[in-house]
Amino acid sequence: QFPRQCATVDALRSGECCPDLSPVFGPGTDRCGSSSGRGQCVAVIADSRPHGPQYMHDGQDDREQWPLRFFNRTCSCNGNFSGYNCGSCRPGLSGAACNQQIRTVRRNLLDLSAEERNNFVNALHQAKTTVHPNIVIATRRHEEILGPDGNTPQFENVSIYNYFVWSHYYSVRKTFLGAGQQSFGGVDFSHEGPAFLTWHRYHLLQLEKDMQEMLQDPSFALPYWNFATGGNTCDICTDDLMGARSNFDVSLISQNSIFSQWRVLCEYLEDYDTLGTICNSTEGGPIRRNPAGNVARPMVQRLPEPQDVALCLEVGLFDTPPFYSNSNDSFRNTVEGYSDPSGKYDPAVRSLHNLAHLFLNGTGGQTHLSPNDPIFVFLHTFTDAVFDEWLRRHNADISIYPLENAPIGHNRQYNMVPFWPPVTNNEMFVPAPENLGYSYDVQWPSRALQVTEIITIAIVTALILVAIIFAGATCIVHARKNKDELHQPLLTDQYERYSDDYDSIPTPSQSVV
Ligand SMILES: O=C1C=c2cc(C(=O)O)[nH]c2=CC1=O
Repeated sequence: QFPRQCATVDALRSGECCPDLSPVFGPGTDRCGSSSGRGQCVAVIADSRPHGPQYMHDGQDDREQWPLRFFNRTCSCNGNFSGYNCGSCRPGLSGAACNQQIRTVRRNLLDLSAEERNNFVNALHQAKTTVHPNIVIATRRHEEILGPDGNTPQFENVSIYNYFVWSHYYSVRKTFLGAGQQSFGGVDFSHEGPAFLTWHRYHLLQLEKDMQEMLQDPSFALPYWNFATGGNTCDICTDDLMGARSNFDVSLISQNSIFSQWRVLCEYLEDYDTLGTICNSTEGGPIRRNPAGNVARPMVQRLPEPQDVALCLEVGLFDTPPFYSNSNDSFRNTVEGYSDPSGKYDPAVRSLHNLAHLFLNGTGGQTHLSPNDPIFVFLHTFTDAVFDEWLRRHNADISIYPLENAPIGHNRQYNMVPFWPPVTNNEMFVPAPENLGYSYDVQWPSRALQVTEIITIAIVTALILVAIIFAGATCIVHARKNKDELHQPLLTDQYERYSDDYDSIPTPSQSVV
């Protein structure tokens, strides 16, 4: 959410969050790395275009026109620089001067060697237990952010992985409407709208970058889970990856996995919603997971089919009005999983991304909690891979992303909540390899033919066969006719010859004895 340097009474009162990069001449002398030409402190630009009708509580939520409720000035970084104080590089660049191109490859988790699996699981655990070096989280709404005495900013440290969990929670939390009033749940800054794909893309990029810095390894890349197996088992739920099932409790993770020790953040939803507080860094119970175990909903006991991915990649429009979870013929709504895989909206359907979440049947299936289960990371890298493949196949241009009237938080120029420094949906709507420095190593399934297509092909083949047979028959008839015509003169000649011969035989009266 916000840099530690900005979680102060002064910064919050001034509305300015432009931390120094290396203030050798004292505080405020190198805001945004200005002394080395990296950036400058500028006014925040926030989207003010109209949002859709789903949200009708304007003025009551800190996330409106993000991040203006908290800060109206931020660093704007030049060229290849990036970050809250312009001290880091844009995605795809590294080095002290941010002038070295890097390309990372996100691979299938199942393709990692035993050593890579072990390193990766250890890196995740390190992220879960390492305090985020730069970012702190607000534990109160803006109204109460300076604490009961007006002088105690209500922020907490958070670990790198828990920041990933908290950002997702903050983007989906209900709007608090006042003590004793029901909070409003019809709001979601990261799902059920066009920003679903751009928001989750940035969410992953941020975790990947935080982990690269933690490991001091710019080539570190998040793998993906190809969840479209059509099966009823979780193939990455093994002790060397995401943890097998516990032998003692079907909905827990085996004690041979480090993830059985992880504790969940943002569990006390009732408290936050009734007290008007915000989830803090306090951890609760263990991760719950019971893949394919939801007996009450047989529909979510199987994972999506490979064909579902192939079909959704053919949906031609990125999103369609009302740019919501009931959009029809929308690629976004299809891959998010509210439509059938060919794009037809059906309120009874759960497919692709949603189905994979629900299949996990536990922590990973509840929106306010789901990133607590590390499978979330790999489920979303795969979803992002599908998004990137769609952008490539359809040669997509930003003009197809709605500028206005999308649900709140989802307009093209909206700053994604709660990321810092401000970053718009627009900036993530680009092919990743050329613009963000990563690509996916995926074999995409080719689409099986549908019944109507099989029937059409059969009819066309039959017609072609009939045409060939007819043409063949016609040729034979013509050939016979031609042959007859060719033979005709020969017979006549012969006949004539014979008759000539006959004519030349002298009659008995002419014969000379
Ligand atoms: O964490 C999530 C859990 C989800 C459950 C559904 C559903 O369709 O019911 N969708 C979800 C999205 C999530 O991100």
